[in-house]
Amino acid sequence: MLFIQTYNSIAKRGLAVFSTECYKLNEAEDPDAILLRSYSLHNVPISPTLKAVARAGAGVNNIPVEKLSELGVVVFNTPGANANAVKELALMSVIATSRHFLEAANWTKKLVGNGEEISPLIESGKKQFVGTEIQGKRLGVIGLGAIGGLVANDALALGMEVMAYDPFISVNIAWQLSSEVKRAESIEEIYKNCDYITLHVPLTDETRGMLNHQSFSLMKDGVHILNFSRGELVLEDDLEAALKERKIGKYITDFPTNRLLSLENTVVLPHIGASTKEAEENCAQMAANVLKQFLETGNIRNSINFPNVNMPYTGKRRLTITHRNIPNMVGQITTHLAVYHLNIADMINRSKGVWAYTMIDIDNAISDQVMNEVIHRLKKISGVKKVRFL
Ligand SMILES: NC(=O)c1ccc[n+]([C@@H]2O[C@H](COP(=O)([O-])OP(=O)(O)OC[C@H]3O[C@@H](n4cnc5c(N)ncnc54)[C@H](O)[C@@H]3O)[C@@H](O)[C@H]2O)c1
Ligand SMILES: O=C(O)[C@H](O)COP(=O)(O)O
Repeated sequence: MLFIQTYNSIAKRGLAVFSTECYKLNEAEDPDAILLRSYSLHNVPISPTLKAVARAGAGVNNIPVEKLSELGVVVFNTPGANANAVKELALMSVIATSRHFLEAANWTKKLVGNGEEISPLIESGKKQFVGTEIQGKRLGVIGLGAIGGLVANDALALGMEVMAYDPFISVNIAWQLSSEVKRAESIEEIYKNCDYITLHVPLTDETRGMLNHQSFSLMKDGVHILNFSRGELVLEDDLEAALKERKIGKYITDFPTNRLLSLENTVVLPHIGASTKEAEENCAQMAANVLKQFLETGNIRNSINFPNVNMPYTGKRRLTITHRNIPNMVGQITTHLAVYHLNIADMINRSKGVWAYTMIDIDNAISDQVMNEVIHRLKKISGVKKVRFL
């Protein structure tokens, strides 16, 4: 029996992946795996039984990835599964901002009760909502991943000029990107040349506070900024000053704070970028599937801390080991197996940064006692984190 702990509301289609007698949801204090969305795991005690965490979504700043890696816990996310939902909201926001959509709709609602007078009131009042068209305006996309790539291509289709900055762009996204997207050589080029700037980078130590007084000072007067990535990418003190000076036209964000709610020229949404039926189902299903696959076969797909590994099952038992990426690990592991005359049918060893994963299929049938002894010995190897027999 494997125990899954869920946090947040996970779409039924994802939970259904675990509707077999092998799994129980939310019934144990010591889960084998966690499935969550934005719930913060930073202060949640980690049980020694925990083997994997799957984020049904993109951002993993709510997960203590380093701490989990040290414990040998594999962390997954769902690349691209909610990208279309965020793209639609971001592009909608570009148009809505340019046409004063919210202000105009709210103003019109207030005319209720004016009877026959509504028509003349509208005709005299509508001039306050004269907007601008996005055609021909320049959109700066910072971060060309799953979301940024879609935003860039579709903004072109809407008639915008697009300039993008991503020093770590993946080959896959580069292939999918229109050749009309202008590549910025530096982030400053985006700041200096764009009428709208949209952020699509993860929150990391490097990106935290990337928009600040210095970056605002380089931007065009009246630039509109969209932040559907994470609130902490923008320094709020500096943002407030730039909004008050009208340096920034509008700040549209999915990440409310008390201060932002009270500031003029901000549009603050309740973190609904990924809140579509389609995105919720995609993310939940993808996260549940990679979790199930890992728990049952040891194979890893879409992990952010351990390498992708896919080996067909050949032996009688499978041994999986998360460990540091250091020399002689495989040598030490196989030496211990040899003590018990365990014959290797197949094996794979892959690394990702400072972490690595070894999976070994064994020909022999193995007693529980031998399995326990092998696990005990392997765990004593310096750098080995978690050992499982499947
Ligand atoms: N509002 C929402 O509901 C919502 C939904 C999904 C994702 N997000 C946020 O959006 C972020 C991006 O999502 P994604 O699916 O596109 O992720 P992704 O991993 O596909 O893309 C991120 C891109 O940012 C680039 N990048 C990293 N550091 C950079 C830097 N310093 N400068 C420029 N580019 C940099 C990477 O190379 C990558 O191409 C997530 O990390 C998450 O925080 C928010
Ligand atoms: O990073 C993400 O995928 C988004 O922020 C979505 O978060 P949510 O799953 O809590 O809506």
